Amino acid sequence: MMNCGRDPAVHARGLTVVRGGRTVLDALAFDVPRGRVTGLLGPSGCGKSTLMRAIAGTQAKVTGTLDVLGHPAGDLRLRARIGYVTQDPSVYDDLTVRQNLDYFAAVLHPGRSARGRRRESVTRAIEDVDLTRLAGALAGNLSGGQSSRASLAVALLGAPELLVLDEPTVGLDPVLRRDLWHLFHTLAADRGTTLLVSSHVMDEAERCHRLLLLREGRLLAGGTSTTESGGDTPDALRDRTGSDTVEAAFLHLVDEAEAAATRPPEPAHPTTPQEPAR
Ligand SMILES: Nc1ncnc2c1ncn2[C@@H]1O[C@H](COP(=O)(O)OP(=O)(O)OP(=O)(O)O)[C@@H](O)[C@H]1O
Repeated sequence: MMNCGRDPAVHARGLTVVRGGRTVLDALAFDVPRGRVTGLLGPSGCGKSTLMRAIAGTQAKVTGTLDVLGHPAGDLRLRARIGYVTQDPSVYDDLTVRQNLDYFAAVLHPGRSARGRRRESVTRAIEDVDLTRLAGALAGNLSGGQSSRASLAVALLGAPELLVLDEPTVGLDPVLRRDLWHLFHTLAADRGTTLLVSSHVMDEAERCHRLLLLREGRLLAGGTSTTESGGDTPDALRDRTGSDTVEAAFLHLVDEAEAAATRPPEPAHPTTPQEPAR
């Protein structure tokens, strides 16, 4: 199976993105392991969406190394292999849920001979996101959460190897949130799908196999400097920082980073007269 390769799904080194003259992602180095759920956590504005766009291949001014499923990000061969769901619903309001999926399935698998395959993948995707009851409803009449699940169904149509989901649980009630996390784990365990899921809600971190903690365009945890294997586990992060929760670990790492930033740099060569002679 293609998913079982030992190479990480995403391999980033020195990944930098400049937007409007500002360095929004600053020399990130990390790996995303295959077949696992990796959480990209960090406060609003820290660069999560920019990083996801870079991985999906839709972000301009990306420098450094960024390989996705063995190809440079943005490579045309990756199109059908990645499912990317942005924060904005990507379905047509004037079509029903099923009509939306039929339409996208036709783009993905065109031709009469693929009819059976299309029908099967549409039905499965609608079931996956638990919208079977609403399959005949106009997308424009769905709630925010239902509409984002319809967008997720579109992304699932092609059975992508990598799913990049930008804040998929925003605005969902606790039951739907739990169901969606259950779906993420099923996709990883049963279909070998790699998931990269962003969230600014720290308690969602506990549901991830691996974590990347981002703050102001830099990785506080999960980068290759802190772990060899691609992302910290929630347990490793709590242990390393002596914290009870990932949220406390995040705050600990923020304080540590700020203390390091305000500490005066050690002079490389003693040049001032006050320096003791060696
Ligand atoms: N054109 C631009 N010029 C300068 N800065 C920009 C530009 N576009 C985005 N930014 C900044 O880049 C940073 C990262 O934005 P991004 O949308 O990736 O953050 P995010 O973590 O996804 O936040 P949110 O969860 O609120 O969407 C933000 O601080 C934003 O203000």
